[in-house]
Amino acid sequence: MHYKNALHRIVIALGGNALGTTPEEQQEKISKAAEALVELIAQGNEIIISHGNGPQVGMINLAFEEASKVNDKVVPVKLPECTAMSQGYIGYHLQKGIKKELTKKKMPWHVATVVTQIIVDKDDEAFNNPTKPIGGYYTKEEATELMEKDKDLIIKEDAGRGYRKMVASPKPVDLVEKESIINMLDNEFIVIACGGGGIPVVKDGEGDFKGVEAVIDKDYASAKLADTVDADYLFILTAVDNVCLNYGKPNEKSLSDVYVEEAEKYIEEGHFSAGSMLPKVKAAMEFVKGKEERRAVIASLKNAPYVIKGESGTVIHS
Ligand SMILES: Nc1ncnc2c1ncn2[C@@H]1O[C@H](COP(=O)(O)OP(=O)(O)O)[C@@H](O)[C@H]1O
Ligand SMILES: NC(=O)OP(=O)(O)O
Repeated sequence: MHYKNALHRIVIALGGNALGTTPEEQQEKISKAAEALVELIAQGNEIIISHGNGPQVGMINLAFEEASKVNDKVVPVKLPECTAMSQGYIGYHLQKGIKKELTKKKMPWHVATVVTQIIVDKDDEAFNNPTKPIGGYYTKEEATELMEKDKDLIIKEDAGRGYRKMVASPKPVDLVEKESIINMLDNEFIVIACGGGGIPVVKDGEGDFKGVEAVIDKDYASAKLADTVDADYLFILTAVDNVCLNYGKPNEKSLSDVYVEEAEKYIEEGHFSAGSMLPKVKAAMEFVKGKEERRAVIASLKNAPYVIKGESGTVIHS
């Protein structure tokens, strides 16, 4: 099968939390993910990959900040540059893992990462209300102590999993590198783009952009990417097999098919946590709304090859 005549164009969003914390752990988890991703290509699909960077961008940011306190050869580095570094770091492991798997299966595709800037609205209200968790987890006591030392620091609870640094997360408006991405797809590349939600930028004069202190949600960025390349499917792959109602409670119910109207009702009823499942469901709804031919699926990474066969995951329909 010629890659250009693929059965489906699928944008796949990989969860940053599912990539582990150390470089070794990340490469290992990505190598496992690569098997599932390449299997999708073997099934005749064209894939475009995006990924999260919450743990990684927080670690990079903190590393420069802490090192700069003890070594005058190091300076603090702002979030747009940290996201750019995370795109390179995670893209590197993805390229390596996917290429190895392609070679094993004697498949001739090329794989490359596009460092992607995403335009945001400078007046987005998210700049006044930081909600995006980044970096590692703190205890409540550690969080209080750190916020007392640094009055600009905001640390809040992250979906019941512990306390994390929160930064602004404006909505993605447009992709600066969209022509490059489409061109590479036309030339049969497996493209990795919009990593870590993309580097958040605002317009700064004719043809110029300025990075802003924020981290875009990769689920919203992936929905924007999927819309930009007119994908058939958006797969949001995470640690759970399905979206659930009453998640974690004795009456938990796993969902297989959900229509936008139903999803709106479930959101109102508070079934999805703000820092974790809610952006995924909202991004999925955004991608399919008013487009009957599109499907968004929230599923686990390990089940990716079964998702396309309709055997796993929660499918969101328009
Ligand atoms: N209603 C729900 N159904 C399923 N999972 C949920 C729900 N609400 C919260 N979650 C949690 O959301 C997590 C996915 O979000 P997160 O870890 O932030 O994703 P990512 O893989 O993008 O880093 C799941 O692993 C699960 O623990
Ligand atoms: N940028 C972003 O949304 O990363 P996570 O998926 O790791 O939260």
